[in-house]
Amino acid sequence: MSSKESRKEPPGPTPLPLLGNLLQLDLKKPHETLIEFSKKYGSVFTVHFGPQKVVVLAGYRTVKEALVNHDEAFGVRGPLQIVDELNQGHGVLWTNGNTWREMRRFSLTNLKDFGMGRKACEDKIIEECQHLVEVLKNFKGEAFDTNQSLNYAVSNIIASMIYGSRFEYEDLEFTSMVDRINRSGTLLGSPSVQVYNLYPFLFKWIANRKESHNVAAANRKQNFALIRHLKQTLNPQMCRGFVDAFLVHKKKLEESGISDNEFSDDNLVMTVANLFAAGSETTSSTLRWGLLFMAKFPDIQGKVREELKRAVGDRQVQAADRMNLPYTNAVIHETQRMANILPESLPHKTSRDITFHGHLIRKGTTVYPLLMSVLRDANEWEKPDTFYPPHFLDKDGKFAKRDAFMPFSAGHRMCLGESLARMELFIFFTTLLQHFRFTPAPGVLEEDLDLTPRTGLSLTPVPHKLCAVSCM
Ligand code: HEM
Repeated sequence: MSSKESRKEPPGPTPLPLLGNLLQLDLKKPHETLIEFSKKYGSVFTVHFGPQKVVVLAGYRTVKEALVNHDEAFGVRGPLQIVDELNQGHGVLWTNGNTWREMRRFSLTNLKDFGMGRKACEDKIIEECQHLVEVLKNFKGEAFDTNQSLNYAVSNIIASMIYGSRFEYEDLEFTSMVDRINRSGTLLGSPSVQVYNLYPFLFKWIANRKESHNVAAANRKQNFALIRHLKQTLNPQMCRGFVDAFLVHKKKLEESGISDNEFSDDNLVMTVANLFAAGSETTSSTLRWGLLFMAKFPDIQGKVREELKRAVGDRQVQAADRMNLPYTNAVIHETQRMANILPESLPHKTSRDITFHGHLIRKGTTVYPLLMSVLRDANEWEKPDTFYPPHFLDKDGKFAKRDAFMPFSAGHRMCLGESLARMELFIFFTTLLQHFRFTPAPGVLEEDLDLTPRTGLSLTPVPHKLCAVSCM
């Protein structure tokens, strides 16, 4: 390849002045347009979201090569106007540099200390499952919306790791916090906020932007109050959760005379908000997808329930049971693959000029690793667009790992809560399927259950009701 060719930027559709490629993009489901573009322009291409130039990476090999082999060049968080306004350079999700490094390291170490991926956390999830099972039993087999109860149950896990205790589902302080996080996801993913992100100088006045700020302010106020209470009752010898650990660490640094550090109240409040936001709707909507798939495909549900009966019986499922439940494990993986809840991951940007696949990508360019193109890569999956659990089974029916299973992304910025999410998905899903058979609401046929996702910051199932028919 000549050096002139390698200085060429990635190809892509011709942009219009100011509008870029907006007229060609479906802002309700941009990932689908990007998948179409990848068929025409290849695995590294440029799209102009209005005035913002974005390089899109598509397909398992390309995404992995960029995020893993060139992680120092591609592993930087990219910009998003509205969240940059709301986060103000604090927290772990939308920061870079020292703040990100310190908050990520501290979050990982302490969430592990509070049980992430371990027995202590397993016990918390099992306890929460018992509450959830009671809630579903109370519907007595009648159709119910899966959103609220699953969301409260999952949010309670991250809440108890952060604050040190779970909340009752009737506690208004808790439910208002969870409902606000949900609302925030919907607002941030709305087309009007997306347009604002591209033209902030023109659309400051839009209602969804104002509401996003109001919701974030209410959250911040509530978090400050919760943290104030924890500060007043803090016992450094007995940390109850992440907030206590942060406060103790902050105090130690101050006592050693190190005042110029990242352990500020602003970073605490924002990191807590980030962990809560990243750790609740992602997992609960994946679980909702799982139950929806089970109602839609009763044969697959039957096989899962039969395997659970055989391998576990009526006792509580534990994390260690996973190895004796290959089919169920495959169904959970296939749920994550098809649910594809973060189809473009979160935005990245380049930390330096890089020549990648023969194209020059300049420092500071926004990059979308198109995870959907990995999870549905036709070179990797036998039936990319079908719910097909054998994707994760070998010829003997044993569970088979797949490299292109990448719902948590990869590299420097990969999901920090993967082990927590995986344990939650496994224990919640199996416990629910042990206790209940899930069916469509009366009068709705299995084939009528709608698998078209609703777009917010993540892809969630459209509002729907299911029946949980008690079996235990
Ligand atoms: C099924 C559940 C989940 C999925 C599919 C998921 C997926 C993802 C993805 C795709 C990213 C972006 C990675 C990138 O930028 O390339 C991410 C980031 C993140 N996730 Fe998760 N996640 C899940 C659950 C959780 C949970 C339970 C937590 C809570 C501890 C969590 C905390 C985070 C954080 C803090 C980040 C930002 C990491 C950083 O920027 O360094 N996630 N997640």
